[in-house]
Amino acid sequence: MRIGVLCSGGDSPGMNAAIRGAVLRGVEVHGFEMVGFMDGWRGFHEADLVPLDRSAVRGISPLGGVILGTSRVPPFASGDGDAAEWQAIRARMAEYRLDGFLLIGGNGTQTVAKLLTDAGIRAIGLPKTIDNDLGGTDYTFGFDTAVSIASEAIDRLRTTGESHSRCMVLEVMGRNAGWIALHAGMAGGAQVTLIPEHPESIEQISEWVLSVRDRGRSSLVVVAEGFTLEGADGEVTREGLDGFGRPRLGGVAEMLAPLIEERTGIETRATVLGHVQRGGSPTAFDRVLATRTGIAAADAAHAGRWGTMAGLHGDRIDLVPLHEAVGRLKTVPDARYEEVRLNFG
Ligand SMILES: Nc1ncnc2c1ncn2[C@@H]1O[C@H](COP(=O)(O)OP(=O)(O)OP(=O)(O)O)[C@@H](O)[C@H]1O
Ligand SMILES: O=P(O)(O)OC[C@H]1O[C@](O)(CO)[C@@H](O)[C@@H]1O
Ligand SMILES: [Mg+2]
Repeated sequence: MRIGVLCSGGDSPGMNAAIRGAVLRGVEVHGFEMVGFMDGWRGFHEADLVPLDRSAVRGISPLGGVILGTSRVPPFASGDGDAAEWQAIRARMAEYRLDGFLLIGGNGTQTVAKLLTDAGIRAIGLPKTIDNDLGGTDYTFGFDTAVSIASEAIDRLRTTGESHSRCMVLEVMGRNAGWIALHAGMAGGAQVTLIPEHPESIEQISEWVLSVRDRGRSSLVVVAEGFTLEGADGEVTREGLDGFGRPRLGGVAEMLAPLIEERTGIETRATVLGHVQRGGSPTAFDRVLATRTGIAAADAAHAGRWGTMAGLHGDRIDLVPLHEAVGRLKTVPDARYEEVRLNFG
């Protein structure tokens, strides 16, 4: 069997460990031939592929980024693809002698895996994304690393903020889900954690910041990039579109800081963590999760369990049908927000 590995979406710590797990199991145990496409669908469209064998994956688990590169280049020029585009994919697969795909990515990538499956093309999903917004799995690899980096940023901002009696606002990623903010905010004891799932008013946020000052402390506010103020008309976005033509989120901390300062009289500074939270070496948790996911995906291919995704459930990696993983964003449930809210103000 000849399997193509392809990564799409943003990079996520643990992708290398996932490739290594899949190759060690796939090539060494199941006797697959494996190839990797460079920069996601760009490599597939342009015949830019490399062999994946034991030597290609030696020592890569601790490395950040991904050896194959990743991109938001779509499989089709538009939407779900027309007949000619589907034909082009099949023709390329025949040219590469591919029997199936392992697709490493988040909700967007797994949506493509499902489209392929629905069209009769063999695909198995490996869930990665720092956003943790994918159904069918308890956690996606990369999330734990992003949360660790964001928590460390909170700890550091807190000491400088306290020294100057300033309110510090930290913006983290996560797109339209508040998971990174929620976990980092709880780990770092943030006095306010703002997530897309729960719009709040600037009056309420300022009240929390003032009540923290009244207790003799300085506020640390964590805000997810997709957060919106109550009644606002959509998220704060930066100029330009991403590789898939969507607006780039970002800038909400810089929007909030002057509003908080104006209402509280407390000097307020904004920090945007940005791609720092996606870079560098994965945590041990992410390496283990990613390696096990890769192994499970290779086993799934061997067993003919196409159309599934290798998701974490408790301590087990299960194969879940792709339709259970995609279609709906996995957002923060109310009960989880109530827990972190205990620390507000
Ligand atoms: N509905 C769709 N139809 C066709 N292609 C899609 C669709 N959704 C996503 N894609 C393709 O999959 C790519 C990856 O999706 P996306 O950019 O949402 O990242 P992701 O896989 O969710 O990972 P992350 O959220 O970590 O960046 C997109 O850039 C696009 O090329
Ligand atoms: O690196 P890019 O293309 O700007 O994408 C940033 C986006 O990717 C993610 O890091 C992962 O989906 C989001 O949290 C963020 O909005
Ligand atoms: Mg995504």
